[in-house]
Amino acid sequence: MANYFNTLPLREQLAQLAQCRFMHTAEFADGVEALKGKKMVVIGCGAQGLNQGLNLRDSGLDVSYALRPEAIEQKRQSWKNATENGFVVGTYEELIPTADVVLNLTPDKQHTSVVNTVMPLMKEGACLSYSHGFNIVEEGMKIRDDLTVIMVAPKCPGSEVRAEYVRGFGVPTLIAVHEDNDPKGEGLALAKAYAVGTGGHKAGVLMSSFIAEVKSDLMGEQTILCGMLQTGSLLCFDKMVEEGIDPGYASKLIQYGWETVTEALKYGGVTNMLDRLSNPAKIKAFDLSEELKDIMRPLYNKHQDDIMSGHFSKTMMEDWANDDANLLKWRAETAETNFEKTPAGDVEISEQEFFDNGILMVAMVKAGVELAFETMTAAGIIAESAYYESLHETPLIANTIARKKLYEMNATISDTAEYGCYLYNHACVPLLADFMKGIKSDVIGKGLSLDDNGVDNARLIEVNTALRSHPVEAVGSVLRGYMADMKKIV
Ligand SMILES: NC(=O)C1=CN([C@@H]2O[C@H](COP(=O)(O)OP(=O)(O)OC[C@H]3O[C@@H](n4cnc5c(N)ncnc54)[C@H](OP(=O)(O)O)[C@@H]3O)[C@@H](O)[C@H]2O)C=CC1
Ligand SMILES: CC(=O)[C@](C)(O)C(=O)O
Ligand SMILES: [Mg+2]
Ligand SMILES: [Mg+2]
Repeated sequence: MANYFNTLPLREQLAQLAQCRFMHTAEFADGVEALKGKKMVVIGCGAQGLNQGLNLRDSGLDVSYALRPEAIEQKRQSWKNATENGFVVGTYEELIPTADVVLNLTPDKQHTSVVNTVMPLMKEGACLSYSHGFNIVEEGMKIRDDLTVIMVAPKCPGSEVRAEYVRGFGVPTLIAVHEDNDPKGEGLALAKAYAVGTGGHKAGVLMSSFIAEVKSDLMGEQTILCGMLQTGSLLCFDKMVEEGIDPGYASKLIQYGWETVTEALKYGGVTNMLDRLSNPAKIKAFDLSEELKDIMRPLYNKHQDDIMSGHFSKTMMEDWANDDANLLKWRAETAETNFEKTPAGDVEISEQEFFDNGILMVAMVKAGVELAFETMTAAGIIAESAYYESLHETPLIANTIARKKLYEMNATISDTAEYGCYLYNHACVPLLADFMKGIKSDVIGKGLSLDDNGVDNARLIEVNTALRSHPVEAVGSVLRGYMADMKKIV
């Protein structure tokens, strides 16, 4: 198997990367009809498998789980997830031959072996679906000609796929049909119905390609979504302790701070997040973020370059072949960091205080969102996709840190995202070492100690204009507008 993307001529690569169309609500008028009465068999019952399955069942679809024999015999967590929720569980041999749609929701590392095992058991003309295109795009998996291959990729962790659905909403979702495998021309209808079943159509669906999904998903998760939040957590915590701030306070400010400041992003983008600061603090955060962007830009470019060239997937696959030695080592190292080991103190921090005392965190989020967006769009990813993979998803990942710090974030995201997060973190911490030397508790931990909030008019206008005219804000306000409209009709 070869890297599929790398086998395509440049023109085709560019065309695939640029595939992205925001779908109109009217395109989902048929609801889940295309899947009604069909048998959907999910393989794996983890972060995505369980939560997507619960949503699909609540949408009136027929869902059961095929697990590997060890998982059933040993009554593993996946078996518990499925049985405790009242789903039928069976072996591949029992369930796959009956399936009209097989949802492969196992970790990316397992896809080649899982797909090779289940493919011979699948009935003629059935559909195989993925929630991430790694296996097809980076590994070049070839699927039997009679099978339809689709992707329905929620742009968020599995826990949020369920939480949003229960709230009566959904999460933005990217759908795609693998052009090499659409023998009956029904891929799009199936993917649309599946997206409706998970609630995705209530938040926004992008019709994209396997390639655009992979190259943007990997970039978002490695940089702003997970990598930047991990690096920011570790650096901000150590700095506060060094500055004499109570470790319990520092731990709490970070654990809940990302969630609080990025909540402001969700409502009104980077502009609103910075508007939550006083004018002098806003100018400070802006300046810090400009400095951070200059320092980190080469790192964002490197991540995108390595993702595009296949270097990233090649090195991660080497680690897969080496029993995940690096992934497991880096995971254990994360557990030993000071931030992770220091429990949040029993102190009250008001919502506004997270902003006032977390100026550097705000600056890091702004720098990461803008850089990720700029880098993705420069690489040919369409703005809507880049928005979902940078600004939109950051609060959803921040929620996981609020639950149980970096442990929870890394457990909830895919192993692929976790691996990329550590790669970024290892490069970013030393890259920011000099910058961090100049940081004091006025921007992280204590807040600016000013006698008055006066600022220079011209400078304030300059900063506000720069904030509001960034391209992520333009596409963001349009997409958030759609989401608000959709929320009103549900
Ligand atoms: N995590 C996330 O939030 C997101 C994930 N995705 C994508 O969704 C897919 C699933 O990822 P995720 O939900 O994180 O996966 P998980 O790591 O949560 O695991 C999924 C399940 O796969 C089972 N499994 C593991 N190895 C095998 C194997 N060899 N054969 C059969 N079953 C196996 C596990 O059960 P057991 O070991 O008991 O058999 C587990 O229940 C990936 O393609 C990922 O990229 C997309 C968006 C977000
Ligand atoms: C949560 C999500 O969308 C990720 C980060 O892409 C993943 O877990 O792979
Ligand atoms: Mg993702
Ligand atoms: Mg991912």
